[in-house]
Amino acid sequence: MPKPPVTITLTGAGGQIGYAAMFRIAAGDMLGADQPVALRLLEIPQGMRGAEGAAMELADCAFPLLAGVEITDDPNVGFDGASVAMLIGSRPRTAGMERGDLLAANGAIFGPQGRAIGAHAADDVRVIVVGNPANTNALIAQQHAPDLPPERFTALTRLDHNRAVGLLAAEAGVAVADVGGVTIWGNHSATQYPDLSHATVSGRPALDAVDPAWARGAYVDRVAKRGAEIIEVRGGSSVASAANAAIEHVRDWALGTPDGAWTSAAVVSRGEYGVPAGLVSSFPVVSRGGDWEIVEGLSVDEFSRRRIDASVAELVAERDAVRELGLIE
Ligand SMILES: NC(=O)c1ccc[n+]([C@@H]2O[C@H](COP(=O)([O-])OP(=O)(O)OC[C@H]3O[C@@H](n4cnc5c(N)ncnc54)[C@H](O)[C@@H]3O)[C@@H](O)[C@H]2O)c1
Ligand SMILES: O=C(O)C[C@H](O)C(=O)O
Repeated sequence: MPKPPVTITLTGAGGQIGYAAMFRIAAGDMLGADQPVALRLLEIPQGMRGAEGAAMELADCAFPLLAGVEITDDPNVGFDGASVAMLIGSRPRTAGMERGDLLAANGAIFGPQGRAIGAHAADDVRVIVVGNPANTNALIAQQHAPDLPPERFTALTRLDHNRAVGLLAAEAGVAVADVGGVTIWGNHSATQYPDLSHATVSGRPALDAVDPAWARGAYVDRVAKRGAEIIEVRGGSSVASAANAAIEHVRDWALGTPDGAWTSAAVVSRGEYGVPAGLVSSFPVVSRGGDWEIVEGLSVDEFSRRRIDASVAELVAERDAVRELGLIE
């Protein structure tokens, strides 16, 4: 008997990351080769044609797992019965825009979307925010869905995690499969802290395999600013790698992380590692039984503490700014 389809809502489905993600989702890369999916493409009126064109191409792929595609510009329709909500569409920063303006513009998107998720999505919906500023957008959405458990809301730092793994493997001259124990802490921004304190390369401590000064200097900067580096070289922000990371985040959340391995995700803090409760911050996580669990008990030395605190301070400032704007309580 085939499984019933799972409803997956993608916002910003007429944009680039939505386009890069939806074909892989429909092909079974996210929820598995035996799991039919029904896609809901949520856009704003200006993005509807892009979403319609993408839906035509989905039909032309004749994916056996694709149980249906609906396109809408109404969040109440878009999130109805959704088990996975991938919030990709957001208001990008434009020239001359202040940080407060950006947060306000995104509050106007993620507040109503959070409310619609709370009212219409499945009780066990998994929400992943990709649209920047991702952590604080996730916080805004979560605060507008008070009847859902906070842990249903997350933000994407898997892209940073994958970048950190890839760059470490390249430096150490090993395959990515030989790297483990990397953590991204904090915000998806230039303050994030890619931490190699507990990382391993072919089973040895990473800090024995690469120059520790590089690991805590140029490496941290390179990972944290990789998004800007991509924009400079490509002439546009990361698309396929962001879509891939979002797919891996949902896949691991729903199906579990491999035994003995952790990854990174921005989840709602309950005060772990001194991160104020309620912030959506990146942590080392495993997924067990369909839920993210923060890996606890890792030692944090003085250098790591300072870096984590700096990124968390930025999250606190963003939270306080959206509070002042009346976007959250
Ligand atoms: N967290 C990460 O790792 C990461 C990585 C890369 C990009 N991003 C962010 O992802 C976002 C999307 O990037 P992109 O390249 O796909 O951008 P894009 O401009 O190509 O597409 C964005 C789409 O969102 C739509 N949109 C805007 N407001 C919406 C709303 N209220 N509801 C539904 N749709 C809406 C737009 O019409 C557009 O089609 C950006 O904010 C980008 O900064 C995050
Ligand atoms: O869109 C951006 O500003 C960059 C993006 O968040 C990235 O990390 O690639």
